[in-house]
Amino acid sequence: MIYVVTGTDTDVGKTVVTAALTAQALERGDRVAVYKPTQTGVLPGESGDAQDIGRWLGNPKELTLAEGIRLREPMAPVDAALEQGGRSTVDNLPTLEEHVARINELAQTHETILVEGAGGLLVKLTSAGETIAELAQAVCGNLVVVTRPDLGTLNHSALTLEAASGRGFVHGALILGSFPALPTAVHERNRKNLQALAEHHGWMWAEGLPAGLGSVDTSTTGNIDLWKASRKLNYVLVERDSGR
Ligand SMILES: Nc1ncnc2c1ncn2[C@@H]1O[C@H](COP(=O)(O)OP(=O)(O)OP(=O)(O)O)[C@@H](O)[C@H]1O
Ligand SMILES: C[C@H](N)[C@H](N)CCCCCC(=O)O
Ligand SMILES: [Mg+2]
Repeated sequence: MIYVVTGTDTDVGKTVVTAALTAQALERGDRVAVYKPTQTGVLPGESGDAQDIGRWLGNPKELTLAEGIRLREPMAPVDAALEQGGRSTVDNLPTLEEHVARINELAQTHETILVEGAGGLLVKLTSAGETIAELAQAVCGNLVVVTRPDLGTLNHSALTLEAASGRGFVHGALILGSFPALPTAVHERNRKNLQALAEHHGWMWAEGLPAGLGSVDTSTTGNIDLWKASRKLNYVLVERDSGR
């Protein structure tokens, strides 16, 4: 099963949610692949989102980490490519077909594939202008939208789910990336409003991951809190048939 993790914005918690979903799949015995089509803002050899997830979970042998391309500027993929090498670098961005082929190849040997986009739903990933939405459609992926509990999230979340529904994603999961230990009235109201929004679209709602996870020391022993927190996350992953 392929899950495509996007968000209402950058920095909302997609990577931490992807790590929690990876932990859920690993715990049920799946071989899991995490694929980041376009990693921006990292230098060659630096740890990107996929590598962070591997480190947080202790890099188990059942986990495969893969990337399409990485670009050094912390920008949207096409802009990062333009900054890095101009039009030729943009033209060398992997095509939608190449991303699809890589994901389908991983799906041959892994029960669960998690694909994390760059930024939000409509950020362009390819020189032809396709976004993570088109990639999710092309791989028939289950869309997971990560959102924030803070003021401003209602508009961002409604716009994102409206755009996803308008592209045919009649099902999906809306997840809070991080919910504070001491929530304000706004956080509590938003949690209810976001659940209602998910239900309005016929989407699954998953309560947030406890805050403080992403900042936990990501030592090589893995981020134990993440394993524990992932068990509290509603079971977002679709039950799969027993046969491998
Ligand atoms: N549950 C959480 N507890 C504590 N910190 C968190 C939590 N979720 C996310 N964060 C922190 O918030 C920041 C953004 O999270 P994350 O990197 O997952 O966002 P993202 O949406 O993947 O960003 P990008 O668009 O760059 O991929 C990170 O510093 C991360 O550690
Ligand atoms: C650099 C950042 N961490 C992400 N990798 C890319 C975010 C792109 C956001 C584009 C936008 O919506 O303006
Ligand atoms: Mg990320």
